[in-house]
Amino acid sequence: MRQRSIVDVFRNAMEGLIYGFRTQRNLRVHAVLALVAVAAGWLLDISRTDWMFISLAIGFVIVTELLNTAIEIVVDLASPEIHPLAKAAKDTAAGAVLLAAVFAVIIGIFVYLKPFIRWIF
Ligand SMILES: Nc1ncnc2c1ncn2[C@@H]1O[C@H](COP(=O)(O)OP(=O)(O)OP(=O)(O)O)[C@@H](O)[C@H]1O
Repeated sequence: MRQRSIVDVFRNAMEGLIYGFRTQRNLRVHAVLALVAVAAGWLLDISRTDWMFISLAIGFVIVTELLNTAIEIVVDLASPEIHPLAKAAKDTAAGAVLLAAVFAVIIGIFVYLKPFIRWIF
């Protein structure tokens, strides 16, 4: 295989992102929630450190969702028939997304709860 240029590498990565967002409803839901989190951060004027945590949480969820998608595709390719290992691979990948989402919620509570209560009262 010929050496790929940086432009090719970037184009393939963008195609992967577009494929993920086009085909995965969960990824689109996470993206909308990320926009809500950014809007809330802006509204509540959270600190630089808090922005760092929120960015990491958003990135972590979206990256795990993309990896989950990639694993689902590879499993479907390698094992279109029902197989306990195919189930284990998909369930484990889904578990990673679930954990990332749970940690994102925990970070969100730490970051937003106090400024939100202050904003209300
Ligand atoms: N080849 C298989 N063999 C055994 N179980 C499978 C197989 N494919 C899927 N499953 C089971 O069905 C579940 C859903 O798999 P599916 O491929 O439909 O994922 P999905 O619903 O598209 O996931 P997501 O909502 O994250 O996109 C898996 O978590 C797994 O438990």
